[in-house]
Formats: sequence, structure tokens, C-alpha cells
Amino acid sequence: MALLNPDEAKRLAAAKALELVKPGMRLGLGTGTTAAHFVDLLGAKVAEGLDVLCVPTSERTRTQADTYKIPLSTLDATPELDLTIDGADEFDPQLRLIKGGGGAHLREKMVAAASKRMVVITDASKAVQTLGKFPLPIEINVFGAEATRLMIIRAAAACGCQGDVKLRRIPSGGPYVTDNGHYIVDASFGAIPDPEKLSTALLEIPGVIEHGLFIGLAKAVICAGSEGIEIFGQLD
Ligand SMILES: O=C[C@H](O)[C@H](O)[C@H](O)COP(=O)(O)O
Repeated sequence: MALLNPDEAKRLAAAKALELVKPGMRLGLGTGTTAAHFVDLLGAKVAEGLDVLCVPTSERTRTQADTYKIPLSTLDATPELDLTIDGADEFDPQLRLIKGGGGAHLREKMVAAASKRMVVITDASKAVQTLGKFPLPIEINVFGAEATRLMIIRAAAACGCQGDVKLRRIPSGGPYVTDNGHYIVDASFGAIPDPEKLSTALLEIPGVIEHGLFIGLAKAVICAGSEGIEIFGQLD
């Protein structure tokens, strides 16, 4: 196989994930550049007559899926899903993830948790031994955002995590606002020695809505590198 660039690798992983989709399935659609390849490929199948019902994890994905006329639902109307396909910012050997680089991790986690299976699609650059090189996104309430940020710093330090915790901003300088109307802080810890402990500690902070650590949710990772596909975990 010819060497793949990262975007070709993402598309290859998305194409492999498409093989898991069967007629009649209720699907969760992830967010991000890798998930967008999956939506493209799924859209082509829907145009050929594939019958699926999908719940998007962001307004961006909803808009993209709409352009293909992919039948869409909500987690309220379709609260139980068969399969979610989504990207990730990092994954480790235990299939723990960091997600939320695109700000969608709250809906992504809710949709993944409502699914029988979550399968992650990535390029090889996302594989790590220890999570944390990618800044951990933490969605927080707008009210008292600075107080919450300081509590996050203290709670993280007690879990062995230190580093900048910064409010995410848009290019014009204002705070980034999620689809849910919240802010995000990005925590540059470098390494997260105990993701389970950090997860619990963060969720105990009243202003924290949801963080981007996905633990025990991904059943498999389809990882495409310059030489082809590697599967971690169980695809079915
Ligand atoms: O909020 C965004 C999501 O968690 C994405 O799935 C994640 O950031 C990976 O995105 P990409 O496929 O663009 O690297």
C-alpha cells in the first residue's frame, strides 16, 4: 500500500468503520475531521438506499449530515443507539480517550453512553502510552467560570496533574461557547498519571459540566497509519 498522509489515514479508518453499519441501525455520529469523513461516506451509502437513523453529536455534524439527507433524530426521540462512530484526540492502550478538541465532548459522551458500542476512528498520531499530551478539554458553566478554573487546578494537583488551565477563546478573543452554551477550559497537564482519579475529582466540582476523558466507553479503535489499519479492542 502507498504511504498515506494523515487525512487519507482518517478516511481509511472511516471506511473501515462503515463496514460495521447494517441496515436499520441507530447510529451516533461523532464530531471532528475524522468523523466528518465517516459522515461523507455514510451519506453516499444513504443516497444508494441504506436505511439508518442517526443522532449527531454537534450542530456541525448535524449540518453536514443534513446536506446528505441522512435521516436524523435526537437523543430524546431515540434514546438507545446501536453504534457510535467518533474520532478522538488521544487514545491509550486501555482504550481510554481524550476528546473535545472540537468542543463537542459533552454530547459525544452522552451519545456514546447511550450506544451499545462506541468505535473510535483515528490516524496513528493519536496513539499514546499515557494520556495528557493533548490538553484536556473541560466544559464548565459560564457562571463563576474563574472560580471553577481555580478549583480545577487544585483538584488536578491532588491527582498529580499540573499545568496551564486556560479558558478556550475564539480567534477574535472572546470565550469559546459550546453548542450547549457553556465555556471550555483546556488543561495542559502533559501527562495524566491516573485518569480515573482525575475524572472523579473533576466531576465533584460543581461548575464542571463534563470533561473530555472517556473511560470504559470505547469498545475498539480503528487506527490508520502510513502502512494501513490496526484494530485495538473488539470490533463486534
Ligand atoms: O470535540 C471534538 C471531538 O472530540 C473530536 O472527535 C476530536 O477532537 C478529534 O477530532 P479530529 O478527528 O478532528 O482530530
